[in-house]
Amino acid sequence: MEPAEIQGDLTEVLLSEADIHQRIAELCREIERDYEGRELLVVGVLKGAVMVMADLSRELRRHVQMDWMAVSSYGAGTQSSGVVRILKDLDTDLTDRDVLIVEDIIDSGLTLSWLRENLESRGAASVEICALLRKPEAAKVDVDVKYVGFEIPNHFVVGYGLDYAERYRNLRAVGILAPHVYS
Ligand SMILES: O=P(O)(O)OC[C@H]1O[C@H](OP(=O)(O)OP(=O)(O)O)[C@H](O)[C@@H]1O
Ligand code: HPA
Ligand SMILES: [Mg+2]
Repeated sequence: MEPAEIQGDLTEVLLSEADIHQRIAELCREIERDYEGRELLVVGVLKGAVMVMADLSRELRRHVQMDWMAVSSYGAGTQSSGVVRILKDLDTDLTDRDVLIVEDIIDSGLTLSWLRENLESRGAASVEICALLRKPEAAKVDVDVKYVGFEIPNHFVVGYGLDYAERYRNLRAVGILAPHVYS
């Protein structure tokens, strides 16, 4: 249950904490199978992917290495600017590495299509994507995503890492942000 002052800002809870954890466990079993016998580098995309990285990495029953990138394309609004900026780069050399990008959401797809190309150009052996959420109706570019948690309708959502104007990232659930908050 979210604090009362926050509950009023959501029109609907889309995914509970339990829904999210169960789905992450399923994705982890797939990832374990697919990467058996290979070193795995998981790359979390700050800041939105913090929660999913923390839960996914702890659920994986194998060694992983973790690194982080910070990119931003949304600023303080609810629409992608389409311009992706690197705010913090990886510390790891990607040459010949198997890389799994971990993201909270694919909305327009602009961030991940740009990021995948960027990481592939560094000589990685493979670059795959795991995203907790995807909004199929919002896609502006097609992104090939190997692991998707949930497909959701085209509303602005917050919680579990996802923000509006840097708030709501700390919610345990994912909910639809009420229009009165941003209009
Ligand atoms: O598919 P897209 O339309 O590109 O949107 C998805 C991206 O937008 C959000 O990040 P944001 O740029 O807001 O930064 P943040 O993770 O720090 O919140 C989200 O975390 C994804 O990275
Ligand atoms: O629906 C969203 N909510 C929060 N951040 C986002 N970044 C892209 N889409 C979203
Ligand atoms: Mg954001």
